[in-house]
Amino acid sequence: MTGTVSLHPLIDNGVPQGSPGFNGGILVCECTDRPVKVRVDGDVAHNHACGCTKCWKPAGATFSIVAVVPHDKITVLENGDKLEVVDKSALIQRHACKGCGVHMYGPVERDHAFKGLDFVHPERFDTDGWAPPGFAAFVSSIIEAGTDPADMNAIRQRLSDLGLPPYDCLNPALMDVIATWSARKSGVLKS
Ligand SMILES: N[C@@H](CCC(=O)N[C@@H](CS)C(=O)NCC(=O)O)C(=O)O
Ligand SMILES: [Zn+2]
Ligand SMILES: [Zn+2]
Repeated sequence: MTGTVSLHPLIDNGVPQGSPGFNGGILVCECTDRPVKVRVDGDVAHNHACGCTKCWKPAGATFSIVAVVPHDKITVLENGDKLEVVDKSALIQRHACKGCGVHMYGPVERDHAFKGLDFVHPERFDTDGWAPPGFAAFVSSIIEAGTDPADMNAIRQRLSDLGLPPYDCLNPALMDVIATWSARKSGVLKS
């Protein structure tokens, strides 16, 4: 089964290597006419595969590849008039190209642990070397997009074999970031 299902074209044959010198690049959408271009200064962090229904995926992929960068590292270079926010009520304000549908950047502006970060899809960089994905998040959510629940064991095994430990929400490091933020906000944590 998982031999025929694409997790994502970039990881189906092994997770790409990053290069330590990668210092940012330009994200380009899929349009041949007037592509949207967004510059990212510096590398991405917390890169991962996401199985949720909201993250942009290339055709045929089951997972998205998504990572974060500080908002002040994002600059729209060209054709920003083609961008629109997919769901204004969502935590992540995903700015998608109206022409091709690719999500170019998604800032978190609400009072939240991730405020000040933007979600981006590093596969849209026009150069290689960005920090590779290190885990898989929202894995159970792929069922919501049509994956047969009977395939889940094999998919989780395949992710593990690729070196992407599967989680049904975020990984422990990011869950701890969120919980720490909440504990500070409520006053439970003083430091
Ligand atoms: N099961 C839901 C999960 C959606 C979800 O919570 N996605 C995560 C990972 S991207 C999130 O943080 N969403 C915030 C947002 O979409 O703004 C789905 O697949 O639609
Ligand atoms: Zn486009
Ligand atoms: Zn997602």
